[in-house]
Amino acid sequence: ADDQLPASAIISRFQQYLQINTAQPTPLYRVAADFLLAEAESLSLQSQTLEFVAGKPLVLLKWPGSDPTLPSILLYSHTDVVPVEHHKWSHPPFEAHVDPDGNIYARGSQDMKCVGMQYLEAIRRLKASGFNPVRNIYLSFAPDEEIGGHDGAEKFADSDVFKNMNVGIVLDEGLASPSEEYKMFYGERCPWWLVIKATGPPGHGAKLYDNSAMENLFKSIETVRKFRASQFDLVKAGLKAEGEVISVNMVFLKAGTPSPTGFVMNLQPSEAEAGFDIRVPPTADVESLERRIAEEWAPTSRNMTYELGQFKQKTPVTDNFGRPRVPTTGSSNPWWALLEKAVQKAGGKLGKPEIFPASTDARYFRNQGLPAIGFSPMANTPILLHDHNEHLNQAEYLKGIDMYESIIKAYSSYVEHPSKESSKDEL
Ligand code: MET
Ligand SMILES: [Zn+2]
Ligand SMILES: [Zn+2]
Repeated sequence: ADDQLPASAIISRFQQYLQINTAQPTPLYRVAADFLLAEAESLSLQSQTLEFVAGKPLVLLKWPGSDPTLPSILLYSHTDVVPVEHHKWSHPPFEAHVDPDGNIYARGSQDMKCVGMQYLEAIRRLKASGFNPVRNIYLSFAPDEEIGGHDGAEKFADSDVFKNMNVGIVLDEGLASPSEEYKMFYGERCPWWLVIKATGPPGHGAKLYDNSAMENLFKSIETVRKFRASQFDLVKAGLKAEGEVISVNMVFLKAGTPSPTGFVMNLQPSEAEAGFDIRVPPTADVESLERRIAEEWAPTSRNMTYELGQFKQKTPVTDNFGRPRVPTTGSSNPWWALLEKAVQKAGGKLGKPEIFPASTDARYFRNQGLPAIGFSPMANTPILLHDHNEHLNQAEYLKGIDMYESIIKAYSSYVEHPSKESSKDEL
């Protein structure tokens, strides 16, 4: 198919998308939506723009299948990217410069404008080859993933539009893989962003006394660090994968009495705060973690309070009864086997399925009991998401399109075996 569609045009479309500055906190969502709608038009896909919150468009595209009664395929991606520190990049992060080795430098080149465009390029090829899907294929390009997805994926997953789509499987982002095997994720950790606050009597900087805010906070920090070490040790010993333990990292400290020259030195402050990014695997006992926070990390007996904010999700993956559930990767989940076969057919290799160590919008679909697979086809690539000099090699990008061509073909033509359908009727 490459000879019909020159690689340079494919790369140039990817560059155009990368050049739209959709960095938080002021993403150019309108520009990105217009670009995507124009692409959709050139592919004769049906399109609509959903705006659950003004100024935050979600572009929804559809390639209708021949049997719309079958559950549909959702090819999901987010349009926003994380901020950059311009001066720390070797090439401007929104120029999409290609170096002599073919590396495309841009914020979003891995996370995850690559995937969004690869879906579209794969569809361009399938359409050119005369392929017709059986299942409906949807593509959504959503805002705000990097700030929690509340005005994007969360509202979308709750909407009537989404219910009417009758989605059977969601594909969302994964991670680059430094080896030749693609990474693939069947679950993810949930973000809990915890702020703990200590209060205590202020005092002279020279006085030794108990229960100062600083002392109270530090007792907590020591306890948190012990827990962190216990989790990290399991990973270091090879007993657990990164996505299988609870991670907790201190991300801010806020305390002290400001003065025009810095901080007052001879005064012990009456308040002190610390923030932690916690990631909770689907298998974790969340009640016990909450108890740990309330009783050991921020106990009222030490004059402490805590806030988990809007990010705490108690049931990262649940079944229809609200019980924690780990999605299956075996034969009971046909999508996983189909993906593996499709990737092999296109000349790729898949590694062992893992739990995504960070978080993605897929959790909003998983929480509704839908299977979601995290997959970004980038092998032989350093993991650079959220890093300086994020880049992706153009040859690897093109290979990814082959993968999606094969996957979309397999997924959208999959029809459950008739014998299974009839056994359903017998029940
Ligand atoms: C807290 S929502 C998720 C944002 C981002 N994907 C992360 O894992 O940090
Ligand atoms: Zn990200
Ligand atoms: Zn992402």
